[in-house]
Amino acid sequence: IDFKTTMASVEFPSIFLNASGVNCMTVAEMDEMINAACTGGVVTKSATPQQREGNPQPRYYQLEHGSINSMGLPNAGFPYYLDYVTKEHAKPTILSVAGLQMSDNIELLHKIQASEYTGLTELNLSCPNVIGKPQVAYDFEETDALLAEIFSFYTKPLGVKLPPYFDLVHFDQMAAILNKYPLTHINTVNSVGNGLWIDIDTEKVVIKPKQGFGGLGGAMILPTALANVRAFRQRLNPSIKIIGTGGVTSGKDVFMHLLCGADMVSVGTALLHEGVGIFQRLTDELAAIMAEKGYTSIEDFRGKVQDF
Ligand SMILES: O=C(O)c1[nH]c(=O)[nH]c(=O)c1I
Repeated sequence: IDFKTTMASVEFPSIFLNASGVNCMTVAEMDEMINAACTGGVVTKSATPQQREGNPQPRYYQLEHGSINSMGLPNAGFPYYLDYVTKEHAKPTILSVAGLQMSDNIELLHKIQASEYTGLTELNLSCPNVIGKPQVAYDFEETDALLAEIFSFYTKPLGVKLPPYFDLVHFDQMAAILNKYPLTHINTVNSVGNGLWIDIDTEKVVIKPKQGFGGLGGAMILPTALANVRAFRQRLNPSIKIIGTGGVTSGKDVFMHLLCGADMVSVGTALLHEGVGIFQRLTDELAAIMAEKGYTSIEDFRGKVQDF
């Protein structure tokens, strides 16, 4: 089964990527993603202008059906990741960037525009865990203004990382904004912001930052992720591709993301728990489902989820 795919004229040898933040903080982790079987490439940890320690620990906790995190954007700093993606690698890279305010985002994209890097960049508009900073992508006017400013100078391939939306009118409003710009892709969903979990023995929350509030990931967010992939596929120009993220733990989940219209699929929580071997498993499980159904290509069913 041929799982390679092309996005913004970049050929990915597989549809599978890591969710930004997982297995992508260091050169060693990013190399591991690229060298692993059945990966399409690597998405870097979202980079800020300077290196950041992030929030105090514990800041990640595994739940029965997923995860909760309030990492706080720890990263090695923009130069580290720009240096990595500008080097030659066996598979494509996606450079994720996250400014802490609008001027950071503009500054980072000017630097990428002026750099030697010609690959894809992903602007993270949805980090839920920077204390005191709202998610840009929940402010439609700010998102529109930011993209207008960026596309007044930026000419390289650019996508955006979106939070989940939960209101059909919000899908309409956000898609109307995104359709105005020559985006290569959207990556949806980021973690479901500001969940909370409690250890009943200690009667304490399970992560230290933000009084225990953190982004939810893993199996429990799959229905939300599928809805966001489908909603945006229905509304966005076909030229804007979709990386489906959220809740993927099996080939069945990958199949559902693809039915909703995803072009690529990224894995976060399950990758953290299982390691990069997960991509071979997901590939085998997806191939088995396709064989059972008589599909020989993802194009046979991509985006073809049926209404009841
Ligand atoms: O807390 C984080 O570092 C983080 N955590 C997430 O769940 N999503 C994000 O986009 C980020 I930048």
